[in-house]
Amino acid sequence: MATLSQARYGKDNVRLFKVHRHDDGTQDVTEMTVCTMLEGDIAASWTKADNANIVATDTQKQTAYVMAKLHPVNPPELFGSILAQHYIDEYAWIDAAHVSIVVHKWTRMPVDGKPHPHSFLRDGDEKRTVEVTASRRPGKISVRSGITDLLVLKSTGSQFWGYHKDEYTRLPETRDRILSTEVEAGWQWDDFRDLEAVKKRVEAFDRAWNDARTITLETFAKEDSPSVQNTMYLMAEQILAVAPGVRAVEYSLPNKHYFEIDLSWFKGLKNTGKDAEVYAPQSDPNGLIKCTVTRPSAAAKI
Ligand SMILES: O=c1[nH]c(=O)c2[nH]c(=O)[nH]c2[nH]1
Repeated sequence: MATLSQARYGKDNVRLFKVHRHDDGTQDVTEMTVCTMLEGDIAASWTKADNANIVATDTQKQTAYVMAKLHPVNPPELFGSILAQHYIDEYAWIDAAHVSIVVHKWTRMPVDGKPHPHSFLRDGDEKRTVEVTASRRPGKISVRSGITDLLVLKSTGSQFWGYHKDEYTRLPETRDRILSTEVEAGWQWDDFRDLEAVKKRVEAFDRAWNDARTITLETFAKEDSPSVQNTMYLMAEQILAVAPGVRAVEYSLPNKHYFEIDLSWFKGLKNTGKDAEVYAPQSDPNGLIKCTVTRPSAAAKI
């Protein structure tokens, strides 16, 4: 005998784009990629070839379009909650609806020194992300917001020394190195009782995203970093301090190495230490440093 111990299904990579037309002729645009996944009394589709409780993945795609037409798509935390809660309200046998949203960047184009009313440019790969789960029992909405693919580099103001050394160690200590990473940050909100509770806090989502982004960039730039570990902890601590509805902050930061190149073989050229100017960027391998930082009360429960 076999047991189906877990099952969920849905539509991934649903791309949608919404134009917001204002009375003064200016337009805003939002482009997102959505994934919806459903759980509940759906096992018979797997075990008995009975699809009666299957809300087709095509239906889920159509639903994302319809919800985007009927409701605001911003902030994405609200849209994700509306979409997830729809499945709980509409289908009695669905117990959990998971919605992931990736918002792609369209920045208003400056033309003739002014923001253009309806032209946009992609100025970077950075994305805003949201993961929402609406659950039936207990009824709640869980929201995690985040930033991904935010590529940053500083050419000084980073050190790494004092680490454990043994017979396997080759890395020299440094008081001045290049530091580069692609920021992946996430912050988990306290659970919301229902959609109304999400709507009541709607301003908090954009504020937290702006604060998290600013804190990430400013801490990265300003701190004379002793390690990626310490820098990410300082970032997370500050986000918790400014976003009261957030219970945990996570960072996942690759350490994208830029190696010094010894050029002394060529006419004694000095290109290491304080003379380093030409570096070799490394595509792999990279360090990968992660952490989750919680408030004292939440940490105590773990
Ligand atoms: O900030 C760093 N943390 C490490 O753990 C580490 N390890 C390493 O080789 N370089 C670095 N840099």
